[in-house]
Amino acid sequence: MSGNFQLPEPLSARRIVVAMSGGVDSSVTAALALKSGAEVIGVTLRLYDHGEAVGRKGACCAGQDIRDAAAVADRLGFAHHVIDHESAFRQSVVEQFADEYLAGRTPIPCVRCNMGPKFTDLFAIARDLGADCLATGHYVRRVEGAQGAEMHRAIDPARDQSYFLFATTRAQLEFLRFPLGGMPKADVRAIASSLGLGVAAKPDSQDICFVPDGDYAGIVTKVRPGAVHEGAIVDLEGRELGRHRGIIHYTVGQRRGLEIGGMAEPLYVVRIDAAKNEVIVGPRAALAVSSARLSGINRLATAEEWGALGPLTAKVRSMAKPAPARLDGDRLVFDTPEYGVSPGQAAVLYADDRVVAGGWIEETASAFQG
Ligand SMILES: Nc1ncnc2c1ncn2[C@@H]1O[C@H](COP(=O)(O)OP(=O)(O)OP(=O)(O)O)[C@@H](O)[C@H]1O
Repeated sequence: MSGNFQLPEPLSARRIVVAMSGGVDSSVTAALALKSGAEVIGVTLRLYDHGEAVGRKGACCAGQDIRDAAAVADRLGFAHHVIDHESAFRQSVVEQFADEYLAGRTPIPCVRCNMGPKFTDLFAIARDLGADCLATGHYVRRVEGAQGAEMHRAIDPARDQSYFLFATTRAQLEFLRFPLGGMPKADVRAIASSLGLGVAAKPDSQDICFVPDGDYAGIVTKVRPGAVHEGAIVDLEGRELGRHRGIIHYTVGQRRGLEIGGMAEPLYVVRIDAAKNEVIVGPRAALAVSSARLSGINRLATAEEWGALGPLTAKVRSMAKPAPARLDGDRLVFDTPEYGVSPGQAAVLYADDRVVAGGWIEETASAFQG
């Protein structure tokens, strides 16, 4: 293999399975794995048949991406397998995504995908192939701590994907490698060009891979036809202020697109009541939340470490600023009221740069005294 670059961190393994999506990140991950001297086997999961199941052409994990991954394997000289996962992906990710919206929640399918097809299944495949580890192109760092592997934010804050990986178990983390977590994206592209990889300038994947044009409502209606109904937009006292086109078009904290004019102050979506098919709106102050109940809590710090972690911060949306908080049983308690906390999103707790726990937001306790 030509190309003059340094390994960001040692990858001491004899055989590495690399999860390849056909993009520049996982291609460079494979190149780094090869450079470390290991035998590399690339695996690509075909997640859906583009243009068919969810009505989008040219999205990731489909035709062109599979050809790109195969071309990289061919150029660098390692084996590459494509495994059909369409029905598993559709069931565990796409349908769940639609059902979450219909339940009035705001889902994050990327986490479900990481937990389901990507990790659980790729793990089984990697073990079957006799690999010592599974490497992916995620931007997150795996740090060897005193009590085992730890997950830390990527050094490039704009690229950090730790929020989406909170559900990775400690056992999975032991087997995973993320060689890009310590690198800026520019270096990743430079390595790809130095190796003459066709994907060097391939654009980054945007948004949710099966909804690249942003039309998530279109996916919901395709997956669950006839399930979306118009209904009432009501204020905090239950008075109807207008009509909505279906609760799936709304998310907690949303202000735009409510189409209710003539109000003295701007109104925001405060809650979505799926049972009543209602969108409840109120002033910004009504978005203030003092705590949230979490489900599916995954702790990445041991019980022994927990007491000595120091102050924690929680991120309640992928783009949110981490806010001081603590975990009390299954309740995430904010030091000061937090805004725009939506059921269905993840709450991820950090001690400095380390991910120490995370869970799904189920319900919130209002801090509003209106
Ligand atoms: N269909 C797939 N098959 C195998 N691995 C995948 C697949 N999709 C994603 N991955 C793995 O998960 C990582 C993160 O995926 P994500 O979609 O967040 O990143 P990306 O920016 O699209 O990465 P890339 O540039 O490698 O496409 C990828 O780098 C790859 O290792």
